[in-house]
Amino acid sequence: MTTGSPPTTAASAVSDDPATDQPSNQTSTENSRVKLKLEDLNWDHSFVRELPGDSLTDITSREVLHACYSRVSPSAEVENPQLVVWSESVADILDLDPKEFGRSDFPYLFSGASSLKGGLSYAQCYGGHQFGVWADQLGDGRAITLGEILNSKSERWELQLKGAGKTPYSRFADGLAVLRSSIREFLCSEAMHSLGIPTTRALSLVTTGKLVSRDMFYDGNPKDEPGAIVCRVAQSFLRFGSFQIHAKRGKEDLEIVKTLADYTIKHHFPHLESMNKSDTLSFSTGDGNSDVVDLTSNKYAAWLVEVAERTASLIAKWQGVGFTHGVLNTDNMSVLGLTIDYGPFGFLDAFDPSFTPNTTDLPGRRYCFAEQPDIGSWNIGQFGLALSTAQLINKQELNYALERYGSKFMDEYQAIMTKKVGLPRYNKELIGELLNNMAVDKVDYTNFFRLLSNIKSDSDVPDKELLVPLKAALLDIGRERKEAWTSWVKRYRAELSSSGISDEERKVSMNSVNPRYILRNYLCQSAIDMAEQGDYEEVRRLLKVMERPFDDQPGMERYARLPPAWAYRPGVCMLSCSS
Ligand SMILES: Nc1ncnc2c1ncn2[C@@H]1O[C@H](COP(=O)(O)OP(=O)(O)OP(=O)(O)O)[C@@H](O)[C@H]1O
Ligand SMILES: [Mg+2]
Repeated sequence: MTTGSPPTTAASAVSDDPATDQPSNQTSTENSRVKLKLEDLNWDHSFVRELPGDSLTDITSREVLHACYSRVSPSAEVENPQLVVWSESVADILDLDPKEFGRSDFPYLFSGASSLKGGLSYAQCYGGHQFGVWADQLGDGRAITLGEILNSKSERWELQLKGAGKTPYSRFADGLAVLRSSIREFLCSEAMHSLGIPTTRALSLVTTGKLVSRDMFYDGNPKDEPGAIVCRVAQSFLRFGSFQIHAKRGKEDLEIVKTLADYTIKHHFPHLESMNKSDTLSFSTGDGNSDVVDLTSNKYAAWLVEVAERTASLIAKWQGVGFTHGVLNTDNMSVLGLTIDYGPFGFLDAFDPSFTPNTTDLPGRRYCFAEQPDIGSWNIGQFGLALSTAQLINKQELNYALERYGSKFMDEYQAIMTKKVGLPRYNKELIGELLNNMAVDKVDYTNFFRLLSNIKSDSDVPDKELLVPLKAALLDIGRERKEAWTSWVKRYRAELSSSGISDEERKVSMNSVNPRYILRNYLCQSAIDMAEQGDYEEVRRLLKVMERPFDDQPGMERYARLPPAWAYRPGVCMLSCSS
């Protein structure tokens, strides 16, 4: 199949044969040894088996005490569900035969209308700080885990349907998701993965065939939208809030913090269980003291440090590509250091450190682009406090983890920015001045860095031609700003000359970290507009483009364009939490 005619019925999804629709970079599927049918997946339900569950089974919204999860089945109403888009590289992780996407019952199985053989579904209990305020119990109000799969490499992968119906954690809401937000989640998960950024993945997106009412702008004018369900895949969906909720409840639930931490370390950080004195995790505080915290003597402290470092590394990567999450509440922070919950996210177009894509965040801009590194630290602090309340770590260990967060972030961020400008070592002044110039002139973050690799250092260029390679990104700058940019380019060229790296070599290296294509909100919106009319071609094409973000893709240049004027209407670049 080309991305041509979209399947309009479950039957046509079969004749369209998604299995033959291989993106050109998906050779991994061919290399995989095992290709299983859905019925033959190797399920293993460690979460349900090893952790305390809810003793009640009803799905009325309620406080769920002394439990990490509630057993619940998908219950979203479904009528003639359709497969909108699918990811063969995620199927590959699961050892799933990509031909399975073409099964006529696939949309039924992945909307939860039929049960997958071997599944054991549940919703997780978690809490969270929302916009800095403790919100108490939240939990999977619309995500239902189907279970965990062990693949042929003995990796554990959790499958989860988002929008599959009510759970005890749904509070006042309907347990459902709409096509608009599901397309955004599906495409961005896969786009982030291809950018090399840790993330939850997305196996499939199906429409439910039912309408869902949403008041997108909270203006009292709800609209009916098509319902949809994404099947998300991650090694675990455990969040900071999964631990916080039990620590906040105190007393007997403190023991659950420990049980859950033991579970998480056993399955997802097993290297921390076998630490011994010869491991080099003890440290020097940097102020002349040393060995104040010996991490080898406390696996929970070592774990916290690793979560802190993974989070720091994740956020450094976000800053590198201009990704703004939009809702960095502690319930949206993965303990594995994955990007989780694609709600009102946005990639930077024009560089603006105060950019937030979330209208709910506008008053304080707590979650704006420039604040993300500090918010990551604040969130680690809250996670650490939960471990400390359960007496798994002490205050000193928490402080140490925060320090490691800071140093890891700076190391990674500097390394990323250094690669982005193609220099052999970090140059704070040069990069600082560049970002300042970009903010003043609202320069497109993605396109600028891509163009920067066209600057040559091995030839003489008259001053008035220095900006020519950057012209496409600097079209709107006034005359007075040309001077600032010319002076920066001169200094940059001088640095390049002394770097000893050839222009060709540098270009290849820069283009491997500066994407040509990012999932701009307006691109998502175009695909959503078409999908809402029943045409899924653009969603599929966008997926393919975003699977190769660093490659120049002939014929796809339009996907690298700046947002058109219509993109600035509410709901395209600015979204609320409502989805
Ligand atoms: N339509 C809904 N029905 C029930 N619960 C919902 C709904 N939308 C959000 N929630 C719940 O509200 C809380 C905060 O929502 P948030 O927007 O962070 O999450 P989400 O997008 O639903 O899920 P996730 O974090 O799993 O991607 C979560 O507990 C979530 O399950
Ligand atoms: Mg969430």
